[in-house]
Amino acid sequence: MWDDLKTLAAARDGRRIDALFAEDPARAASFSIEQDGMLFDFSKTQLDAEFLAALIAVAEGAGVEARREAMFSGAKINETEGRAVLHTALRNLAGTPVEVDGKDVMPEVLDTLARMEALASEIRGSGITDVVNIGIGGSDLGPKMGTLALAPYHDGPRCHFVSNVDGADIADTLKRCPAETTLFIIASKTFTTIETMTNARTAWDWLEGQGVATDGRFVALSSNHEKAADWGIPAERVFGFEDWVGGRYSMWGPIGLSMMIAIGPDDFRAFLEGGAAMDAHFREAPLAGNMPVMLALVGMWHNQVLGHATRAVLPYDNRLSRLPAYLQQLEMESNGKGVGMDGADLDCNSGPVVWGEPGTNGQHAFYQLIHQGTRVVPCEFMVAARGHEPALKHHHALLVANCLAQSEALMRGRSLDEARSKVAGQFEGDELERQARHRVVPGNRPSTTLVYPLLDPRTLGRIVALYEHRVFVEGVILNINSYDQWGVELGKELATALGPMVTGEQDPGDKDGSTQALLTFLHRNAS
Ligand SMILES: O=P(O)(O)OC[C@H]1O[C@](O)(CO)[C@@H](O)[C@@H]1O
Repeated sequence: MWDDLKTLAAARDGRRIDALFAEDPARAASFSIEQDGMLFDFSKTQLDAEFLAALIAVAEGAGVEARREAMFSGAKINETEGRAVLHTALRNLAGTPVEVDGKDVMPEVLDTLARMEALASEIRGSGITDVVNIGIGGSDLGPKMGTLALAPYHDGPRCHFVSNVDGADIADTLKRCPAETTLFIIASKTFTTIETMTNARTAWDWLEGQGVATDGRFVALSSNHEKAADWGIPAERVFGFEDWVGGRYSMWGPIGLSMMIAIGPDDFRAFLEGGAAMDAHFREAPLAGNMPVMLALVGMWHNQVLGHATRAVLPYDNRLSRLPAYLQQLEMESNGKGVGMDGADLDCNSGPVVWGEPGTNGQHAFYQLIHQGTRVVPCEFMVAARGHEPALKHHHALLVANCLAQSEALMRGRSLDEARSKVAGQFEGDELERQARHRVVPGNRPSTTLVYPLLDPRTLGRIVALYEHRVFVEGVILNINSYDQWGVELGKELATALGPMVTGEQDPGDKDGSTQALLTFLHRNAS
């Protein structure tokens, strides 16, 4: 399927993006999607009408539409784990029935939401000053990213996020928390994750050590009610969710509690409404005008067709500074798979490496490579039409100007002639030529730009759901299971086995030479 597109692309090799604009002055309109005040512009890519048609045919051929319906209607599309994939139900505020194994899941979803809202309101109205969410991966990245993104709406207690098993994380956090007025949220779908359970125990011991009663100071967010009860959390303080909510898709439900406490139940509902609005668009819009579908197809064009191994997510929105990290899990844990649903090796690249930093900071760090390095890095810019600081409009204008300048620079570059005229007054002869060559920027580097009105709760919901559905579409086309993560298991097993070797309780005799040497060195330098 990719071979035809690769052949087509090879035949057009060398054709420049700026030439496409010269050929078709209305290109910006044809290669973009505007939906409910949000614009996804993919005109600064090498895509033309023929490529686009071929990509849409790929999506049709892969059965994206049928699979999409299967997901929304509760079919068990997570085939390796035999589970439905229904994070969309968590934001189905209308409560339209969604059945799993013949049972409507919505009454329980809405009941849990109401319980969360009651607790959030109680905590916001109590003397609790600090909330510490202890979780990792999907039980950390979503609420952490969202709480920062929605800082202008944050009117509840301070929120902290502890994830790393490195004791530095919890130690540094606890220093900032008054023991008498701090609440801990243990967020773990399985309630077995070693990092989270170790940090939770340390928090419990700390509270006791400070002479503060632990009663009412711990809340659990988990699918594993039994383990939460064993841990000593009373049932009314446990907020459950079903196995059809994947960890990295879970910020819409109980895992979002810290964010709800921060911004309040009403704004959290607005976030859910935003997600639901994107669901409706994704479910109903034809493929060619469907934002998540086109975001996916543009990404696959760059990765699976043109072979660009990474993509940079570059939000020109400082409050989205954790979005790249959030998307790393969402995209790489979902689509970083080497075998298809049928167990056969993929015959193309799996999902790309996703990375990024907010602009303009990144410009002063790694953009040099993006502009002049030998590898092409497709860039995904994001920017709000307006900011939350009316008194600082000049900052926002500079931010937007920088965002647009970068995509323009990537596309047009600077030719040798232009570079020569830049330095003509300073150098002559061979030195002029040498200096000019250093200033050439090849250009013809693809980027997309997502423009949204304002980073408010509803818009954040739309953005997160947009990326979730992009991952879904890419997964369907690759025919992989985007909803398991077996690749992370081996490292966990080996870490468990290595624990007693690190403490010196067990001899590392059967380990490879490198691991043995590292252990020896660590032991020698540990005291
Ligand atoms: O919520 P849990 O069960 O603690 O898991 C945390 C994270 O660990 C993973 O399973 C990967 O190890 C993620 O998928 C998940 O988000």
